[in-house]
Amino acid sequence: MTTPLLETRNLTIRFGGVIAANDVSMRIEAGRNLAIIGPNGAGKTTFLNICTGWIKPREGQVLFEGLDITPLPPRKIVARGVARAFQIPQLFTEHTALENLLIAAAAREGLRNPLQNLHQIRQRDEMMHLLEMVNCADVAHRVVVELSEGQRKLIDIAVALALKPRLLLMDEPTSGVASSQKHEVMEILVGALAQAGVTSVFVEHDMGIVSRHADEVAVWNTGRVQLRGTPAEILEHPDVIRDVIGEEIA
Ligand SMILES: Nc1ncnc2c1ncn2[C@@H]1O[C@H](COP(=O)(O)OP(=O)(O)OP(=O)(O)O)[C@@H](O)[C@H]1O
Repeated sequence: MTTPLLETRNLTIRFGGVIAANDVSMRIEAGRNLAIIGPNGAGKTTFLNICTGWIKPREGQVLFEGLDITPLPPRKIVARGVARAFQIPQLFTEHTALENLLIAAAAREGLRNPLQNLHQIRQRDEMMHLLEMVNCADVAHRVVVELSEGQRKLIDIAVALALKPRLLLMDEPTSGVASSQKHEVMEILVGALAQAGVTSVFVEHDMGIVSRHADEVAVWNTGRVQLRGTPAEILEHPDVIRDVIGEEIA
């Protein structure tokens, strides 16, 4: 069996009386987009937090490319190739889109005081290319606060790509985006990840996004992986319709 890109073994964590991860063992293969769905409080974000080192499990391990990353601090996990994008884009809103990418490039190179030394950062062409990949080259010199939520989401993804990850974990990549633009934003995002050769895992509540943009779906329930399969298999499963989608079964 080949080594998966990311593997978790028996992850367990409790918060008081709540068990947020209950013996979670997962294999995530390279080159696929995996959606994580499940009811509120099922432990989806906790899983992302454990994989990125923000929360340490009480038991279990996270292996990236076969290497145990469980004890590493988040910045070392990022340096190994696991990036994270949040529900609310983590951008410097008073800076331009390009400046945000230059700051990320500076962080990658370990440059001190990047905000004071933006002119010294040499990766302008590389960062402009990332903005082209997410269809945002035309707003490179606009301050982020002026842009649409969809553009901010895409720039946030370009910032994550500036760190040269091999795996990107995302919490609701299109939340807050106008529903008329969600699919377009997701299409650009998935296209950019494919172009960069980055595998993705994303938590999602919008089943339209899941059915169109995920290659595979994992269903979380009470801290456990309840089911896993293709979007067609999962979204038509009676347990998923009952527990996640919330419609009555005829
Ligand atoms: N740092 C924490 N301290 C205490 N309880 C926590 C903490 N983080 C998560 N929890 C609890 O663990 C459970 C799982 O939370 P988590 O955020 O992972 O669920 P989720 O599936 O992402 O939910 P949602 O879809 O609502 O975002 C919840 O009951 C939550 O209240």
